[in-house]
Amino acid sequence: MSATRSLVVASNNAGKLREFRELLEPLAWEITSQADHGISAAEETGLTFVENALLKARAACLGSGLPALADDSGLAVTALGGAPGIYSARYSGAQGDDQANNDRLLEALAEVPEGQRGAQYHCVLVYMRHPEDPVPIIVQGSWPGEILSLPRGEGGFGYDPLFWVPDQGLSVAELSPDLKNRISHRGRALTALLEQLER
Ligand SMILES: O=P(O)(O)OP(=O)(O)OP(=O)(O)OC[C@H]1O[C@@H](n2cnc3c(O)ncnc32)[C@H](O)[C@@H]1O
Ligand SMILES: [Mg+2]
Repeated sequence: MSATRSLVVASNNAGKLREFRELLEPLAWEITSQADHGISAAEETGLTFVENALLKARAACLGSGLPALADDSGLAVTALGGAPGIYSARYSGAQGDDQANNDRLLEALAEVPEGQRGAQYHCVLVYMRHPEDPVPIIVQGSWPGEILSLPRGEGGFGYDPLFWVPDQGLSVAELSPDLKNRISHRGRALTALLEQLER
């Protein structure tokens, strides 16, 4: 990819925005956030990551006149029947309070022993060229791990201090940003998206 391409990222999450910048700016994408265009958060009324990502992308396309990239993502814990899932950002009741969400997760799993604390991060990305784009690109990435009993590490955001990556022997909050970007649910989904865009 040589020419610069402009993209609005349809997110208000500083952690996601940082990761998209790290991943896309080296590939000559010019990134703005929806806040840069004065676009407020879309209501996430869908029942799937896919529906919510489409809603976010369409609102950002409408408000910016640019192609939009939306990410709807979350944590699915097997022992909790897939919760918090699409409600990951508002699990504690308050919107986007990482500390409160992590506290609620530890409480919900207090009686669940090691070996039964499996979980997956999921990320759905939607790339929409314009608000009426009839064929937005939709991709997804998942990342398996386990939920710790105590937080570890300072990096990342959201549930990262509680998400243990067995292959690495570290929590996500202990991984370097580069490594997280290479192997995460978001990194995997973005690789799939870039492959489709290059076709
Ligand atoms: O909707 P936007 O504005 O993008 O921001 P958000 O934080 O509300 O994002 P989501 O609706 O997609 O909710 C996803 C939640 O899942 C969690 N999450 C997603 N990806 C994560 C990651 O890489 N590391 C840690 N937590 C993550 C985190 O708590 C997010 O708030
Ligand atoms: Mg959200």
